[in-house]
Amino acid sequence: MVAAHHLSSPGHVEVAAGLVFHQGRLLITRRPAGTHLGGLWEFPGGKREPHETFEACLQRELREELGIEVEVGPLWCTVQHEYPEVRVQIHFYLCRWRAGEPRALGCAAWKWVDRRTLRRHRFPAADAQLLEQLVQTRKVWESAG
Ligand SMILES: Nc1nc2c([nH]c(=O)n2[C@H]2C[C@H](O)[C@@H](COP(=O)(O)OP(=O)(O)OP(=O)(O)O)O2)c(=O)[nH]1
Ligand SMILES: [Mg+2]
Repeated sequence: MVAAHHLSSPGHVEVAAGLVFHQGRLLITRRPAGTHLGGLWEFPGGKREPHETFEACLQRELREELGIEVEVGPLWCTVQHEYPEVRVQIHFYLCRWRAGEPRALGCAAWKWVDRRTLRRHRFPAADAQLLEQLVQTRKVWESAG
């Protein structure tokens, strides 16, 4: 009972986010002003709907936010973070861009970054360790994608 209540409580959200690589670059998006963490850069994605897998959630969110199609690959890491407003559990998946020029449909902006320029952007606190790992893991940037 406690666990079930926990998962369905309004203060807790489960999120899938994509590390979308293409030709050695990574796709980042900017959260719309006026939303939770508005104006910060992030890895595109969003809240999982009931009965949806994380992979399906991610494909849906990337269509909604950017109009792109991706191949969802392995889970890179799962992060838990407690913001004053909400407790998030985010599953970050390695993805490859497949089709569709990105469009800012559900985000304020988007851009492709490389290993050196990623860290020039401000991200939510939950992403801090992941950013460090990505910058240090040269190999992940070199895959053909
Ligand atoms: N997508 C994404 N969300 C992140 C990252 N880092 C981080 O703290 N978050 C937080 C921000 C939000 O509180 C939550 C994601 O939910 P969201 O607001 O994007 O959800 P959504 O796309 O379904 O948006 P909405 O339809 O509910 O407006 O996770 C990240 O790198 N990517
Ligand atoms: Mg989102």
